[in-house]
This record gives sequence, C-alpha cells and structure tokens, in this order.
Amino acid sequence: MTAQILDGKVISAEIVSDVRAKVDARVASGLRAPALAVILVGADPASQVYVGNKKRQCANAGIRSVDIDLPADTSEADLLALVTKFNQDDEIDGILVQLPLPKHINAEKVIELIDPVKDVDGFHPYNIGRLALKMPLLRPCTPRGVMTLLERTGIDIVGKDAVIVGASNIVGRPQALELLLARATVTICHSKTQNLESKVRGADIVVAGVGIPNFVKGDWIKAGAIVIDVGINRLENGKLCGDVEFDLAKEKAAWITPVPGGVGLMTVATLMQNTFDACVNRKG
Ligand SMILES: Nc1nc(=O)c2c([nH]1)NC[C@@H]1CN(c3ccc(C(=O)N[C@@H](CCC(=O)O)C(=O)O)cc3)C=[N+]21
Repeated sequence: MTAQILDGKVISAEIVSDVRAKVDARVASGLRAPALAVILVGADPASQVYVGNKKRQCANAGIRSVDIDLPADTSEADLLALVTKFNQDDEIDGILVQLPLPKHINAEKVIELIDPVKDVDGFHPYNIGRLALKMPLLRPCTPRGVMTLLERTGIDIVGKDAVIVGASNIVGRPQALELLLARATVTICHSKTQNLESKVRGADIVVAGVGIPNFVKGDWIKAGAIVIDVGINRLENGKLCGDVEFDLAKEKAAWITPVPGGVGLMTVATLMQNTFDACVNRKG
C-alpha cells in the first residue's frame, strides 16, 4: 500500500480563505479587522521561515500584522514591558512571542504575562489548563492544526490508539490533550520511554514531534496507520525533512503528512483562526 497524502497545502488554504470571509463580513459590518502582534527576539532560523509564511497568510486572511523585531541582547525587562503594552492595547487581539527566546530571558515568565484572551499560541497555563479540562478556549496552533487536518480529511479517530513521540509543551503535551478530547486512547513517549519501537508498532495514529531527522523508522509504522510528522528539520543540503522516514513510512501508512507541505502550513493557518477567534472573544 502507498499512503495518501494529508495535504496541508490545500487544507491550510481553505482555512485561511474561511477566515478571510469572516474577516470581510466583520469589516463590512463596520468593525475593525483582527490584529496580531508578533515579537521576534534575535534571529532563530526556524522562526525566520515561520515569520515569512505568517506575514503572507495574515495578508491573505485580512488580518493586520504588527511585527516587532528586537535584537538578541534585548533585556527581559524590556520584553516584559512590550508585552504589557500590547496587553493594554485595545486594538491588538493576539500576541505571539516567538520561541525559543535567548537564554537570558525567562520564557515562562514572558508567556505567563501574556493576557490569556490574547494568547493566540495557546501556551499560557490558563489556556493549557482549559484544554486539559475539556473546555478549550485558545488552543495551541500545531496540535489544533493537526486535528483540523484529520477532521477535514474525514479521518475518524474515536477509540484509536494514538502514540505521540515527544512530550514538549508546544507539541507533544497539547497534542495528547487534543487527541484525548477527540476520544482517542493516548500514549505519550519521550526520551526515557522503554521499547519505543514496539509502542509505535502498535499505533493506529503516530504523531512525531522530536526535532530529529528520520527519528521514527519507516518499518515501525503499522500497516494502515495515520502518520503525522510535526518535525521541520533543515538538513546540511538546505532541504527540509521531518522526524519520520517518509519514503519507507509511506509504503505502510494509509495516510501521511509531507514535510514541507504538511503540519507547518496548518500551524500558520490555525494562527489565523486563533487570531480571529481572539478578536471575536474580546469584541464580539
Ligand atoms: N511562539 C511560537 N509559536 C510557534 O508556533 C513557533 C515559534 N514560536 N517558533 C518557531 C516555530 C516553528 N514554527 C513553524 C511554523 C510553520 C512553518 C511552516 O510554515 N513550514 C512550511 C514551509 C517550510 C518551507 O518551505 O521553508 C512547511 O512545513 O511546509 C515552519 C515553522 C512555528 N513555531
């Protein structure tokens, strides 16, 4: 069997055009367009790709984008002051501080300062707590984007065995909460997990988010499984590759996400949805 492609390109474009239609309707009724503030401190390569894609999709969605680029030696106090300024600015609906932050800045402190109603990344403990309690408000973009990709493709996950490889705050943990909310049976694996291979071999759904090229071997994939690759790794030849051995995995899976063209695009499209939702939550 050769897997079908879970097409992030097509579905992210649909999501953004849905947001566009809703933004246009708001503006036509005399309300202002949603606005997103993005703060980048220093120049992380993964963040650069994200920033470019995000600017393009804001334009497509009709969302006003306010981009603040700060030098890598920006003090924590200055960054906190900027977040406070955006918290108080009634014209800003969403605030996103790009991660990772330089080492001299305490990222947890910055995330906790963001007003939860403007937390379009869904990283604030308030929003993670709401997701954990089955009452989601703003949901982390990558895991929500993965759920949208599955829903829009018509893949039913109720009762399926999902194995998540990677337990990070931005991917693995919230992805587990999303899949649990959607009534899958969830296992979260991490660097100390024993018998990782056998756990992946048993999975109906595999989500890989570890940031190591080809970490999940193609022959571990169960026949007919759904493979979601969240990894975006830049190789020395300049090409992007995921955390899963794509060429071998696609011979076993029923569905698989490509890299590029899969989950990354859904992350950005979901940021547009979250920004629109944050605007409606605040302003009606
Ligand atoms: N607060 C915060 N939230 C984030 O969500 C966040 C972050 N910080 N820091 C950086 C990482 C990385 N990230 C990406 C999202 C989309 C693509 C993306 O659009 N990828 C496309 C294009 C890749 C290409 O062609 O170069 C693809 O996979 O097809 C990439 C990377 C979000 N991140």
